[in-house]
Amino acid sequence: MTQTSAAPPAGAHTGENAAVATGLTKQYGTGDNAVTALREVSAAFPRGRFTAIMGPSGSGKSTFLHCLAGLDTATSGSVVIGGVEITGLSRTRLTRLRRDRLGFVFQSFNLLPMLTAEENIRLTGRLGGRKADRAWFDTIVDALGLRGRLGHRPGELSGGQQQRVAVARALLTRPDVLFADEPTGNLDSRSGGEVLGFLRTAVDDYGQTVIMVTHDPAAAAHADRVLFLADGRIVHELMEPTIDGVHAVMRRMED
Ligand SMILES: Nc1ncnc2c1ncn2[C@@H]1O[C@H](COP(=O)(O)OP(=O)(O)OP(=O)(O)O)[C@@H](O)[C@H]1O
Repeated sequence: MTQTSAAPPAGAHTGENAAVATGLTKQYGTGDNAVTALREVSAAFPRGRFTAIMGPSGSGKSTFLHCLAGLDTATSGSVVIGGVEITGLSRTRLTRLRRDRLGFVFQSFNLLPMLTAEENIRLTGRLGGRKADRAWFDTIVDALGLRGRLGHRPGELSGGQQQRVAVARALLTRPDVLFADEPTGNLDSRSGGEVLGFLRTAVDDYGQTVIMVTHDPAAAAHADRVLFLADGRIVHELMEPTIDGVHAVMRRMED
């Protein structure tokens, strides 16, 4: 990954932003098969804020999230997470940074079926992440309403409960950023609303930073702001979004 001439967003290397992307470009394939999924995308994600990323199918949302989170490597541009430039980190250091400083929640809950809810939640800590104290574990478990389910395996839990376990697991190490890719995509609206409500609480009450990709205007309305992608570029930013406001931007993008 090489630097581009794009100027880093303000505060790129200070503590005020949990994540900063500068001039991020991602090309898949080469020659006639080349697809440019991201085109010089720059954005800063302030600490303690909830950002949603929206846009039409194929606009580059997942690619953007994956490049920000060090799950994929951009073709050019840079990403700074918690003050650390991840561009050019060795695979080992990147893996450690992801494990210790980032949390992930995906559409499919990605829990280990043979482990109980409690064992799944504690897994990241056992693998070497930041040590979680008992009080923080209790706070998350109670806030997510999982106290009575800790001994159950994923197969004995509803989808909403499984996703709440995944959120607890992601937050246990108090990550610099919690990345969520369509976290409510497999949930009914009530369970999805509970998960989103808790992500909001994690930001408001615990100072966490959340970056979430979603198709759903109701989900995006839980965020502090929405970034809209189209054809690999950020084309609009909406602060304090409402469901109607998100719909209005999406309609304008379709025109
Ligand atoms: N591994 C890959 N190889 C080749 N092209 C890819 C790959 N992953 C994504 N793309 C292409 O990059 C573009 C952006 O894809 P991406 O998955 O980031 O979009 P998205 O906005 O998340 O879409 P969706 O909402 O459908 O999940 C698309 O044209 C897609 O086909």
